Amino acid sequence: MSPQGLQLDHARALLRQEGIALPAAETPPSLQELQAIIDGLCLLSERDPLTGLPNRRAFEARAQQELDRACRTGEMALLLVVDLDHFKAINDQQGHAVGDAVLKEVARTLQRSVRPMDTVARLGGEEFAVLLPHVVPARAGKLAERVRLAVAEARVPLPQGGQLGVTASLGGALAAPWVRSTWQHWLERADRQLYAAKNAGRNRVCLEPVPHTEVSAEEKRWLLGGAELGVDRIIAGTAEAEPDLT
Ligand SMILES: Nc1nc2c(ncn2[C@@H]2O[C@H](COP(=O)(O)OP(=O)(O)OP(=O)(O)O)[C@@H](O)[C@H]2O)c(=O)[nH]1
Repeated sequence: MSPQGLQLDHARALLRQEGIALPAAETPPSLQELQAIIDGLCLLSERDPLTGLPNRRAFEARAQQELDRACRTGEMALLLVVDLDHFKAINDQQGHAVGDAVLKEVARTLQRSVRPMDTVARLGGEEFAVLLPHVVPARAGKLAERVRLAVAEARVPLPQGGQLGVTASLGGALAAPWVRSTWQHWLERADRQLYAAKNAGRNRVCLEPVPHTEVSAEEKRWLLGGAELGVDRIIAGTAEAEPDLT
C-alpha cells in the first residue's frame, strides 16, 4: 500500500476511535469520504482530547473574533482564565487518573455555569478559559464569582470511596469597546489578574478595572469602516441600556 493509503487508513481509524462517523471506505476513496475525513480532522485539531472542550488553538481564534466584535460594535466581552489550585497535589496524592477525572468534571462544571453562547476552552494542563460575549461591565464580577463557586462545589467520586473537591483561582479582563487589540494581549491582561488571585491566597477572583474608552462618533465610523448602512443605528444603540442576558 502507498504511503498516502496508509495515512488515509490511519486517519479513518483515528476518526472512528473519536466517534466521528464516516461514509463507507472505498478504493479509491470517494470525494464524499475525503471531505468527511478533512472535516473530521479539522474538528479534532481544535478539540482537547481529555475533556472534549475546544483547545487552545480554537480558543485563540474565538478570542480574536470576540475582540474584533468588541472593536466593531462597542459591545464588551469578558475573558476569564480559570486555573485549578494545588492541582499537582491531587495528582501526587490521588494519582493521575483521579487528576484526569477532576479535569473532566471541572470542564463539565464550567460549561454548566455559563450561557450556551459562551465558550469554555482548555488552554492546557489545569488551565481553562471562559469567553463571555456581550457582558455588561457591572455584572462581570458576579459572573466570575458564579464560575468560581460552581468549581468549588463540584465533587469527583474517588475509587476508594468518598469524594474530592477542588478550588480555582480566576483572572479576568474585559475587551475594551472600539479598541483594536490582539488575543495575546487580552490573555496577558487576564493572566496578570490570575497571578494576583493566586498571590492573594487562591480560590478567588481578580478582575482588571473596567477599561474607560472615550471614542468620538467620527472614530467609531472609522472603526466601522466608513459610512455603512446602519452605522448611526449601531452607535445610537450602544447609548441605550443593554439587555440583561446574564
Ligand atoms: N492528571 C493530569 N494532570 C495534568 C495534566 N496536565 C497537567 N497536569 C499536571 O498539573 C499539575 C500542575 O501543577 P502546577 O503548575 O504546579 O500548579 P498547581 O499545583 O495547581 O499550583 P497552583 O496553580 O500554584 O495552585 C502538574 O503536576 C501537571 O503534571 C493532565 O492532563 N492530567
